[in-house]
Amino acid sequence: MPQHNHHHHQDLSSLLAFKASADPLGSALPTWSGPNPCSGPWLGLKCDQFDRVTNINLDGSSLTGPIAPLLQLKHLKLLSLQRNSLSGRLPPLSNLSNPSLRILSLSHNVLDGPINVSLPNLLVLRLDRNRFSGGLDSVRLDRVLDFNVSENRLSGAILGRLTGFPPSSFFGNLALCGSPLPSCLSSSVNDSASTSTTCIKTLAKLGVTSVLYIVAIDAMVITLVLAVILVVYACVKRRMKRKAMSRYSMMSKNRSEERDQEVGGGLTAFEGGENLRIDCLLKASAEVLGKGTMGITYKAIIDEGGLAVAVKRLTTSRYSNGKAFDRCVRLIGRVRHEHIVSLRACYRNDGERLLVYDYMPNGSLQTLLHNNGYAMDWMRRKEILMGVAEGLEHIHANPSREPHVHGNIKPSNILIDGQGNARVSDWGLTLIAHNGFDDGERELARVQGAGARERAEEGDEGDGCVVTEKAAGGMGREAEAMAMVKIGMMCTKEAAGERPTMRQVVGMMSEVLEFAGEAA
Ligand SMILES: Nc1ncnc2c1ncn2[C@@H]1O[C@H](COP(=O)(O)OP(=O)(O)OP(=O)(O)O)[C@@H](O)[C@H]1O
Repeated sequence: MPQHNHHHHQDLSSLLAFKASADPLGSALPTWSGPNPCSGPWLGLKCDQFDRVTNINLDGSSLTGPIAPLLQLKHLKLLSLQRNSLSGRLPPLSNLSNPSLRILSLSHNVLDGPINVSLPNLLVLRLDRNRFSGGLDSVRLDRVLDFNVSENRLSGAILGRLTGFPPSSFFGNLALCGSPLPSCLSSSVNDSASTSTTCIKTLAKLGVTSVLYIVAIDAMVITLVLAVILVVYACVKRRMKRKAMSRYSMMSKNRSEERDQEVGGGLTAFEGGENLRIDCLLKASAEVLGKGTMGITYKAIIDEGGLAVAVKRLTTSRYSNGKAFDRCVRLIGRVRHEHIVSLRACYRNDGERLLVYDYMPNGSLQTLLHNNGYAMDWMRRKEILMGVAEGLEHIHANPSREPHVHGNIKPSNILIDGQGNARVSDWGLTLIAHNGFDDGERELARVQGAGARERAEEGDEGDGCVVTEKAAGGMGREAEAMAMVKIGMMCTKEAAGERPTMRQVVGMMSEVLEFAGEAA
């Protein structure tokens, strides 16, 4: 029988508790009012014949705060809250707490803490693009058909049923290993393999104090590390001549020898890079990805489990010194966006600067276009363009900080991540690429100051639109391609004032590409 006692609807208090934190301004869930959530026009809810809430679907609704109140709804079968800004922890979920839950979709939020989900009947678990940490050993899902935890900060082994999912379900984590990703332990137990595995396992459990302690110890090994880097550099240079892609080992001395060295400098970690250790990094096997204007970029595999990072070793003469460098790097390290490659750490020592980025496994737009003989389909071109535009827009006009410019946008700086999304790389390096403290400081002040908007117009739109024109030049529906070319033309106007801002470009492209809903 439906429940008619409006004052005591059993699900009301949980829903209102969620609303209070998720929509503090009352603008996202205006229809969530009244005594009975199952009889009014409550947005995104569905109830069963007994007047209990069974489905909640509030994707992309600008919600904030914790989700815990909704998980108190005992009859809930489907909970989908993708693309919001929900934060805090996911409470432990079990058959006792959530017996009916079949679909849980929380992708694209800022949820953190461990994942503790033991629901034998759950069919869909999507937790990708959050900040979950820890391992997957408290995940027990006997019937799950769709599973994704990519782009979190998870570490440790992938076990049981989960090994049957594709690598894309796990990409972009700190240190997950085991099938379908590379194995956690090398089969031959040699010294370097066991050291590097221990390395990453310990890392996952380290707290801030331990990290500081390690950084202090690391400070002692840097002289040797420098020597190793120089040897490696010379070696890489030689090999590069013979072969474009060369492999080498950065491991050449044992740890007790390293501890004897007296040195200064260290590693600055940014969000998501807290567990990186410079000694692990320098022992990692590495591969040259290419040489750019600022230095050489390597792919480094940090442990046998296969955590890959891209390490950019800056050429000494190309970066500014002292505080300007630190400020610029900190600025770059703070930016997190789904279409920008994240800088996870910076290693800084007298003659040495290493920037550690997420490794993008699918190459750059340049290689993509080149390998396919420029015959990429129109749909794919559109997705990439839209991603780049959103990434640049975030650099130019993030409301939470000062506007900046990218300064060097081109196809080799547009990388493709594990999910196939476009990500802008190398942003901010033009800030660093100035000779001397004053130049760097001045440049920083210039782009942060009142003239920043103008700079943005002088800078990336011109370049960004070159990419637009190039990408639009392929196959595809003529009308769309024409409209894209027109946007490209607007961006090439000589007078800065006549060119659209990146925000306007994103707006126009959304319309043309029928992406308006997603881009909003
Ligand atoms: N995070 C990354 N993941 C994967 N590949 C990367 C990453 N960063 C750079 N690369 C690749 O490494 C190569 C060298 O990159 P690098 O940024 O050093 O030079 P560039 O982009 O070619 O030139 P520039 O220095 O003018 O930007 C390029 O092919 C680039 O696509």
